[in-house]
Amino acid sequence: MRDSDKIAVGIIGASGYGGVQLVRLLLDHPKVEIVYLGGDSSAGKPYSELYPHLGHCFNLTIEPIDLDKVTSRCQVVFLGLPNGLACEIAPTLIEKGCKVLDLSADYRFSNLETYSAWYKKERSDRATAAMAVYGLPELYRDEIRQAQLIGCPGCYPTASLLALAPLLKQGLIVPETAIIDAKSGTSGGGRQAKTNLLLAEADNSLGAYGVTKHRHTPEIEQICSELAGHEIRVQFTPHLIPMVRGILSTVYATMRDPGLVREDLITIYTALYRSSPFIKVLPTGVYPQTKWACGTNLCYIGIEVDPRTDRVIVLSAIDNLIKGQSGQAIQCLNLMMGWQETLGLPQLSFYP
Ligand SMILES: NC(=O)C1=CN([C@@H]2O[C@H](COP(=O)(O)OP(=O)(O)OC[C@H]3O[C@@H](n4cnc5c(N)ncnc54)[C@H](OP(=O)(O)O)[C@@H]3O)[C@@H](O)[C@H]2O)C=CC1
Ligand SMILES: CC(=O)N[C@@H](CCC(=O)OP(=O)(O)O)C(=O)O
Repeated sequence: MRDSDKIAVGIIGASGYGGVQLVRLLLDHPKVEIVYLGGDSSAGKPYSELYPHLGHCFNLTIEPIDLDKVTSRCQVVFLGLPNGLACEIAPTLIEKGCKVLDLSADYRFSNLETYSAWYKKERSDRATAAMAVYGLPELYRDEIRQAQLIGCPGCYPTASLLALAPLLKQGLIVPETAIIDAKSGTSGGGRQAKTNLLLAEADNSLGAYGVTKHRHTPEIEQICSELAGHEIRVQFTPHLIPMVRGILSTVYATMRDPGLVREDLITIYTALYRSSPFIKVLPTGVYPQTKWACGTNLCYIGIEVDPRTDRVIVLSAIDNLIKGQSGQAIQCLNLMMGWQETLGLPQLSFYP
């Protein structure tokens, strides 16, 4: 028997890392009930076979993706699929009245030509895409409240944009000087067999990838340009670091006003994020570590100014699978449903 006080939620792409984080968080969420899990190669398997550690509290079986079934059972659907699949599914879900939260890149772009150029996929769902809202609550809270379709940001864009947004909103930096140096744990690559994610490749090593070419660059630039009110280019370099979870993003930019000191910037950041319960602006001289955010929906931000170079340095740390993915999607759902923004979302890390 379903609990009628709870809304019925489905997860398509339930077998992946995003899927299992959603399951973990939603099982503890007081206002939702998971009623459907969908998958491809995992269809037909009990969830406890894929994830035995959840066997004691969760006994659904993954089903083949059947949109009639999904829409007849679910009020809300999370899509945790590889890029390029959500745009084939979301139009039907939206038409049938479901609220949809997509974890992939398909609904993050206001300009579909940019999406097609970077993701090598032509789009035929323009009307649906036009409804989508970028799911970064700290920047688009009011729009998310009204939305039926959310394009949840990527993990690097989440960490980078939260670090950059106050500088751009207030016009504090010289355009084109922003450099983002970001490091991600291997879970950012999903639960697939990829050579670069093997322990023997990733452990005891640190390297950049996608230099000048990573597909999160246009996503970050789109939102930066919106915030600044004019076109912005950034230099974004991601790195794979031998840990499982977490992103540390270090942002450098030249300040317009060399007279500003770090305390001024901490005051500005604190004021701009005063209504954002998941952003923790750190005091003078404290810089974030990924471990502090691990297992939480928090983003820690540390700020420094170098008077020798007139550069501001902003460091942000998140859990890529939570604030960078599943937790942020639930934060958006809370807003869409008119619930408290923090409902069901952890704020205490696994530390150490
Ligand atoms: N990992 C991260 O840190 C972040 C990931 N994202 C994005 O979230 C999305 C999910 O990522 P993640 O959970 O890491 O990915 P995983 O690789 O761990 O899981 C992918 C899921 O997609 C399903 N799937 C794959 N191919 C198909 C298909 N042809 N038809 C239907 N289902 C399919 C798989 O199902 P099955 O096993 O049944 O085949 C699996 O459940 C991606 O778009 C990713 O880019 C966004 C932010 C952060
Ligand atoms: C470590 C690692 O491999 N990270 C992934 C980022 C995952 C993500 O957020 O990407 P989407 O935009 O596809 O959702 C990458 O760089 O491709």
